[in-house]
Amino acid sequence: MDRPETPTLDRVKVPADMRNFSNEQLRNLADELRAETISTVSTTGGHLGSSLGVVELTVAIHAVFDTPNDRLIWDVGHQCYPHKILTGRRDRIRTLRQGGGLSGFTKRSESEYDPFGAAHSSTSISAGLGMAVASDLKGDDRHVIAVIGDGSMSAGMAYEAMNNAGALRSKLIVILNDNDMSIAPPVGAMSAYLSRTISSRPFLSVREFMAKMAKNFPAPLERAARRADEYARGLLTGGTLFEEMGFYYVGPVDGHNLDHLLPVLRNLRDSQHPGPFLLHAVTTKGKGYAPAEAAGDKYHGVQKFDVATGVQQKAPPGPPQYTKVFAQALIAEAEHDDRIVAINAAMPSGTGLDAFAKKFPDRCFDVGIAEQHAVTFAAGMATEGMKPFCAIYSTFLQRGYDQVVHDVALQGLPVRFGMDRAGLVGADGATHAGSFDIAFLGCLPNFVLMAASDEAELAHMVATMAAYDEGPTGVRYPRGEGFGLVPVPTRGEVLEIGRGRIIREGTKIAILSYGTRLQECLKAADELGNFGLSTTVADARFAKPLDTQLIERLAREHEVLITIEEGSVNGFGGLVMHHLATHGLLDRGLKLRPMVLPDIYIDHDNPKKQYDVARLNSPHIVETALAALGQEALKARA
Ligand SMILES: Cc1ncc(C[n+]2csc(CCOP(=O)(O)OP(=O)(O)O)c2C)c(N)n1
Ligand SMILES: CC(=O)[C@@H](O)[C@H](O)COP(=O)(O)O
Ligand SMILES: [Mg+2]
Repeated sequence: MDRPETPTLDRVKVPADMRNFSNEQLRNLADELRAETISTVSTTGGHLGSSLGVVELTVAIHAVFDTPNDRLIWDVGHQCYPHKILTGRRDRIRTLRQGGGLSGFTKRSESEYDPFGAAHSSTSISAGLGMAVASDLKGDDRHVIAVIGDGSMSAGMAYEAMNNAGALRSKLIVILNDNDMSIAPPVGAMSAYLSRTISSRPFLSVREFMAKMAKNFPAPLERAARRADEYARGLLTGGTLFEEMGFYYVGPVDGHNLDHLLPVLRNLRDSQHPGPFLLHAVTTKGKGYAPAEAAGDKYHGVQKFDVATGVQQKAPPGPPQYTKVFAQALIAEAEHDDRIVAINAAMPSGTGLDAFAKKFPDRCFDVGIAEQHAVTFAAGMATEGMKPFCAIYSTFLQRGYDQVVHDVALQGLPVRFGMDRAGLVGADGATHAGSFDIAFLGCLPNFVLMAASDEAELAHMVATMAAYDEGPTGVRYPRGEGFGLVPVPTRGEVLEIGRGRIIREGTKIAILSYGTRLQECLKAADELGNFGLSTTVADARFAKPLDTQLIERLAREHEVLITIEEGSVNGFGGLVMHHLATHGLLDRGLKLRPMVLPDIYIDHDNPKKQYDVARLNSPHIVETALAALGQEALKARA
């Protein structure tokens, strides 16, 4: 293949610039785009594998369809880096996932080429259908294309959307990007079904023959022949499921072969068939970069790396990761209690349950990207006396909230929730922040809720959950490492339910912390001490049931009571405020100051900076205390 003097990619500022390219030029473009993606992510880190898997699809879709008028939605959105490079953001692509830089997912506010924000999976078909129906109602002429992965096709929401799309017959094109990978190898019957599909030349000629025959038959026979065509597709390709849901199934096609992709996409674009269509594209996660293709996780999420070797930068050894502590503590409990089982929703490594599965393969369940099912599956297990631990990131538990309320809490079933990534999470940004679990669980009767203030506390809280069978429990803990200040027991000690602890005694100001802001509180107490302001610091440990004895004592014995949490308003601080108010403890002038995440969505950055934006670091605690006392001047004089 002749290489052009001027890199083809340099000639593409926006997709319109490539729409008169020849197939060969498009192939050159794809090669250069892949190289650019690898080079970029080697300096930024991020979701490399899925981006590499859709390079040709990205080129082909933007070449054939009139984006941004035609809407292109990327499901999960983590594979959008080639898309961003081609849609006017190449100059900023190396700011990916950094403060003030590009998001690691599609984002409406970032570009007209991002018609829908993503990051939680399996939303693309619903959103795309909404856009298609709205366009029909407005008389707008446009195509809507939703690209959804095989992993994301394991979520119920995708079927809700296909069920509706099949009935509405809107001009929607769903491209199933089947790389036979989720974050881990995919699980479930759908994955098995997809892998049964075949791609073969003979199949396509049979189908073309049937389609030609159908055209020559009188109407009733034509319908019969068309049904025969659909079943021919279904029998040979496994597309029957999609056909039965009202989709015109096309495929499987090689998702890396532009000579296959381009004519198929042009046919779909120009087809008179009302739709909806499902194009089944078979791809390879990590395609075109040997270290990614060879890796077990296909370089799903990588640190910065050396392009020549693929070796990723490793963080210097530090305190244990909360995720690892959770998994080790759960394993220690499971070794003593065979009723303990563990459930995750397509996040075995992210939750640390891959380690649990190695020890107890029959007691660990990856249910796919199906948080709703995970929760009620756990509830079912609890009815039979098992001790299910559902390890689901705080943000992804939002997906299963009604199941938590209706199937677990209302029935008082002893399901245990390990909510990893609680609080702000850094590079993944607002879509992945675990900001709301205290608020959305704290209002539920029957729940015991805990927040670990450090890695040792997490081990104790896992032991406490294992021992507590009277109803649902949850523990929240942040992304990343602990503090390394206290030894972490392999097996935790059971805590007294509803009891907090005083870390240091003072007299004028009390700071009651829920979660890992505790270290910031201790720093703040030191600084307040420099101003002669004696400060108590307490670790609440429980948001439900509250340690009302401790809270009432702090309220009675101090002039200022600050509560602080890595969560939104109406969480722990709200529960404390409600208790104090309803028990008359605010009637005597207590200066109560709840410190929570601000009422905004905090963009991606490193977590320290995010907590500066949130004003939840030690200087902000000091400022809050001084302001409550009307002593702001003290800070100025310091
Ligand atoms: C509701 C939800 N649960 C879990 C995740 C975490 N997650 C991000 S990508 C991914 C796997 C997606 O697999 P697939 O759709 O096949 O895309 P691929 O990475 O293979 O391109 C998962 C589980 C998520 N983003 N959203
Ligand atoms: C795209 C997605 O949702 C996951 O890959 C997520 O980014 C994982 O987050 P952690 O890196 O915190 O495990
Ligand atoms: Mg996949």
